[in-house]
Amino acid sequence: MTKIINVKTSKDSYPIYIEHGLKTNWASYIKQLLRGEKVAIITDSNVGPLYANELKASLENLNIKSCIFTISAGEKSKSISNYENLATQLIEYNITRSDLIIALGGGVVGDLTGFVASTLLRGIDFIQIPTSLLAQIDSSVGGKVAVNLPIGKNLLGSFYHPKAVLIDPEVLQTLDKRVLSDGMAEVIKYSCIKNESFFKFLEEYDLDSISGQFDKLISTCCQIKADIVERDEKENDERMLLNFGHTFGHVIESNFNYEVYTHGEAVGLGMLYIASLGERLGLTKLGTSDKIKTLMLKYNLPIDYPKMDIEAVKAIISHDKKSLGEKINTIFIRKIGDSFIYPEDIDALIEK
Ligand SMILES: NC(=O)c1ccc[n+]([C@@H]2O[C@H](COP(=O)([O-])OP(=O)(O)OC[C@H]3O[C@@H](n4cnc5c(N)ncnc54)[C@H](O)[C@@H]3O)[C@@H](O)[C@H]2O)c1
Ligand SMILES: O=C(O)C(=O)C[C@@H](O)[C@H](O)[C@H](O)COP(=O)(O)O
Ligand SMILES: [Zn+2]
Repeated sequence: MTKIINVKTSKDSYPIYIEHGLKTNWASYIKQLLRGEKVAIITDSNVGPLYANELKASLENLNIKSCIFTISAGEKSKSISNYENLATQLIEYNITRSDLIIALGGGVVGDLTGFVASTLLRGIDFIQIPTSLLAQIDSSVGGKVAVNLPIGKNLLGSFYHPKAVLIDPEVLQTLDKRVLSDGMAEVIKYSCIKNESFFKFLEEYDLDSISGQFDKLISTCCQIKADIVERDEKENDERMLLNFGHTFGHVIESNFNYEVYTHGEAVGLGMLYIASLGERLGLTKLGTSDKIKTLMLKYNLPIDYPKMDIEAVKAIISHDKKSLGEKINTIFIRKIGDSFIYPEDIDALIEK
């Protein structure tokens, strides 16, 4: 059975379809949304060989022309140079405003493709086909698209929603364990900011046994995110809560040049850091960080905060999109499931 979650935006709305085996129907969903003649499939070097040829063949069966564009797998591909290369290749492919771009892959493919789609010819329709757990529960929904700059993470981007999100949980079977853990960090994030009973549910499983619960994870997380995005599409207020753990998460990713920690691993460490700090500041119920740590260990996530140069940390934090100058809108939790925004001095965040 197909589960459908609608995301209402200021201008429009779009469906998230969640269904086992949906991949056999990807092409027909694409056909329904295609206004022009052709499709560009953007994927990466891991996902492409697994799923892109199949998609291209089923589009051909429906007489739809398509071409596959492949980037190297990994965070470093979310770059200005790949943005330029892809944009140029798509123009060489004679893409038009009525054609359709497909992001087939994890969050890196989704963010980069979405940003290209939002800017090329001033906007081309795109569809998200997320293939990692993280992309199925977070990055494919909500319209944040971006590339990294050498000076920091996601600094060049826009809000640009897909026309649809097509989720087939079965593609998660080909994921590496580490990529699965990575996604679990963002799942834990949702439970920490909004839903204590979901946190308790996650406590009953571990990285191996949770695979039987993917449908629940995907629909719970997508629903939480859709609700928040509907209330605050452009992150003026409540949407900032989705950034729990990200201020220090982005610092960790970027400080280690995206080579040591994945996004989810870094966000997990960022959540632990803020939960412990919140306890020391009297903002967070004592014992909360231990609960998060125990859950992270169940899902094979790292828990040791890395040593970093304080000046480097301050420099990276100063570029955070939640910065207010000397202060930064920081996401704390009072207790599991209850989060809030607190403007804190950057120095206090780092030194305490
Ligand atoms: N836009 C948003 O709202 C949002 C939200 C969260 C994260 N993000 C971004 O998402 C990115 C992280 O996403 P990610 O964790 O998916 O990373 P990713 O895209 O690098 O994917 C992780 C790895 O899994 C591989 N992979 C993906 N699907 C696969 C499958 N089905 N089978 C086998 N291998 C597969 C990829 O090739 C890659 O090697 C970061 O850049 C982060 O900033 C964006
Ligand atoms: O959708 C959102 O809003 C989020 O904050 C989700 C985050 O998980 C995601 O990593 C996002 O890309 C972070 O955005 P940024 O604005 O901090 O770059
Ligand atoms: Zn994130």
